[in-house]
Amino acid sequence: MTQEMWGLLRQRLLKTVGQNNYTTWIEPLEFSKLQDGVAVFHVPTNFIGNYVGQNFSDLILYELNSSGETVQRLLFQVPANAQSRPSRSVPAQAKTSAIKAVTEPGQDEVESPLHAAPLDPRFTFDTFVVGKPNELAHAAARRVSEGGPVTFNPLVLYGGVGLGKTHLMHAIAWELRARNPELNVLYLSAEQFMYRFVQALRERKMMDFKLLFRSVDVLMVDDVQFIAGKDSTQEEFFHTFNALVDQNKQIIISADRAPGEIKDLEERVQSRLQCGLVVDLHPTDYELRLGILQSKMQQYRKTYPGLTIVDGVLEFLAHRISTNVRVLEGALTRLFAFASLVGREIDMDLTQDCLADVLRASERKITVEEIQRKVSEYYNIRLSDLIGPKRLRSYARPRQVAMYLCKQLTSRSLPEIGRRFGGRDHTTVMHGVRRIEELKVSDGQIAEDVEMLRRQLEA
Ligand SMILES: Nc1ncnc2c1ncn2[C@@H]1O[C@H](COP(=O)(O)OP(=O)(O)OP(=O)(O)O)[C@@H](O)[C@H]1O
Repeated sequence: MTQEMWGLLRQRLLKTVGQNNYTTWIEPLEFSKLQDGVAVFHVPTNFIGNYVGQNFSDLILYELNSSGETVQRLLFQVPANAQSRPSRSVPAQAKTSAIKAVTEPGQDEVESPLHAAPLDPRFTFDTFVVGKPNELAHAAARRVSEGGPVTFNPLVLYGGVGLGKTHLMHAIAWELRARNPELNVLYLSAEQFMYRFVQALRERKMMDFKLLFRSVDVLMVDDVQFIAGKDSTQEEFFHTFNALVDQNKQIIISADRAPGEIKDLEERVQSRLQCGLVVDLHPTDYELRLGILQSKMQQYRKTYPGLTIVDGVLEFLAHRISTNVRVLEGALTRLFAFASLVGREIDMDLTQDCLADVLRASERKITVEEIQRKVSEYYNIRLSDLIGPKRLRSYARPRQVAMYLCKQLTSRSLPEIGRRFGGRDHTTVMHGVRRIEELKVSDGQIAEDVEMLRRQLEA
């Protein structure tokens, strides 16, 4: 195959994968040679090689073969003069189901089934910020990453979008590999698991598939909720799971909710997942968000050494941006890029300008009902008593706290708040709000209650 042909093929790939994917993943591929059915590409980093191998290899193979070439396999190599990253590159598979991995640039291929996984070099324990909401998950991940005898199997990490599940799983894999390079650690998403399973069925390679998955030392499956409702994939997952547990091999799973709450996930799979240690990553709180921002800022300082950031900006972002760390990171990335473009320090004005859309989107929409519910739970009284007419002190004070929080945290007017509290007059609300303002200064307990509730509501 000539360079010109690769140029034409790339254009076809552009149409299929879209401009963004093309620019990020396909454009950096440099065709090197085609030899004995293996198409070799140079890639700038192993990470790109891994990713392309994992996600686009079938497509590239398909295009190559339909253009008249006979290509069985793709190989991604970082040229010897390029910088190497800690990850390994995964050449794509074609007709064979054994995965072959290339370890270092320029080295010979080694047969190492499933030894390679597309791990993000940024997702290590060093870069993971620990706070109250994720400390248990982190501790469990650390323990598993030490290797040694399997103490809990499986480890299930679950939590909402962008809270660090994938980050922790990759960190475990990096650590395990660093401690024991011989260990067969396989990380893959549940989607990839299904994809490989379907491919094996199609190509009548189920035996290979089973052998391959049962030969790993550590299996990590990300976003397991994906297989819910996919009956045969669940079944195969179940058997793989059992076979590995029987051999005392560690399994680590992530999901977006607790196993018992994944709809359409077979009960036997749910119960298997609950057999080990199930830990959740709670939504981030203010302190964790600030910690993450400070840690990211240290990293950005290296990329943008000239930039300064005014005191209070990180605090503002930690306060205003939602619990999703991905959004938080994106905001900071954009802020630094923007500030370096315009050559200004990062102050409040620049932040508000640059992140107007993000700030608007993540504006907290706390409702009066939410506040009432939280306050009644906090003081352990019934919601009907909080809202109702009783004037007992043990109801009246929590009611005033709730009114105060409604005034502070929602955009509701005093008459509206009054209406939601059993049709009270706006002057009653005003009185309640003022009373709490006074008590916050004179009564430490009330100040603490209000602060706790505010944090819980804003978390
Ligand atoms: N505690 C943390 N410290 C540092 N970075 C974090 C932390 N939590 C999350 N992140 C970062 O936030 C981003 C999203 O995290 P990750 O992809 O692990 O989320 P996830 O829980 O797997 O989300 P999803 O459900 O969307 O797959 C990543 O860039 C990750 O590095």
